Amino acid sequence: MEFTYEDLTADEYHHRVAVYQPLTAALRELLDAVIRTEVDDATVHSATETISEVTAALRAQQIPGAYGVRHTAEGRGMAWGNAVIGLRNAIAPPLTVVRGSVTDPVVAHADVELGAAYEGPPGHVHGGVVSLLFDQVLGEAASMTGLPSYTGTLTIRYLRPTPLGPLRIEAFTPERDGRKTLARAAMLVDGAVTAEAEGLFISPRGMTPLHPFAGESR
Ligand SMILES: CCCCCCCCCCCC(=O)SCCNC(=O)CCNC(=O)[C@H](O)C(C)(C)COP(=O)(O)OP(=O)(O)OC[C@H]1O[C@@H](n2cnc3c(N)ncnc32)[C@H](O)[C@@H]1OP(=O)(O)O
Repeated sequence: MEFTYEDLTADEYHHRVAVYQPLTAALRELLDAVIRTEVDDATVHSATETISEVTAALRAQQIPGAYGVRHTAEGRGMAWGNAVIGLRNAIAPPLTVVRGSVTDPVVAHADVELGAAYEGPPGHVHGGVVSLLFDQVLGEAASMTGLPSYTGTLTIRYLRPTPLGPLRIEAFTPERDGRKTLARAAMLVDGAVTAEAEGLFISPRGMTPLHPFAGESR
């Protein structure tokens, strides 16, 4: 598992954000539209053809595999394929994780609005999606020292169904012991907790610290 350094100027970085963020947002809109549309069959067939043409145009030049986790010389993270925060991943809600300091009571939090694409029980968030979001926020909270930490264990307590719509996740790290970090988080809707998570996050042996985390994830 290797992180990739990409030698980008700040201008080129911002240029890429400006090019790809709207593309991903448009695709996210498309996902929602496909789930909720009630147009006639002919319109669906026509839309299918148009989408295939767009896919073929984008496939004209591709990287061979996944995007990877890249970072620039200035320490800007570019986890743009990430399933939760990826700037180029329409499956990602996307979540923007706001990181404070390891000494703050809440070391990382995220506000997000989940729509039809994240449904499990009727009108409510899929349990796996709840777990997915927790995993990312807890992982980032555990990695805030700059040493990337991966999920060793993750336990979720689903207290009540989480309705689709706006929600907040707050994470903290009560214990750090060498490469191991215990992290906990709560999911809140209108200030009420719908789910809680606890995980042990471990920095693999020999891992070197990346740029210390601060601000928001990308
Ligand atoms: C821009 C950049 C962003 C980087 C920001 C990163 C944010 C990521 C957010 C997403 C989070 C993910 O989804 S991460 C992806 C999901 N997770 C994974 O794929 C992890 C797969 N597992 C592994 O890679 C490995 O098993 C590790 C890294 C977890 C541990 O391997 P290791 O480093 O060789 O561990 P090892 O030396 O044997 O053990 C060290 C200590 O941890 C304990 N330990 C080891 N594994 C476990 C375990 N699963 N559960 C409990 N405890 C464990 C051992 O007992 C030992 O305790 P003691 O004897 O010292 O007491």
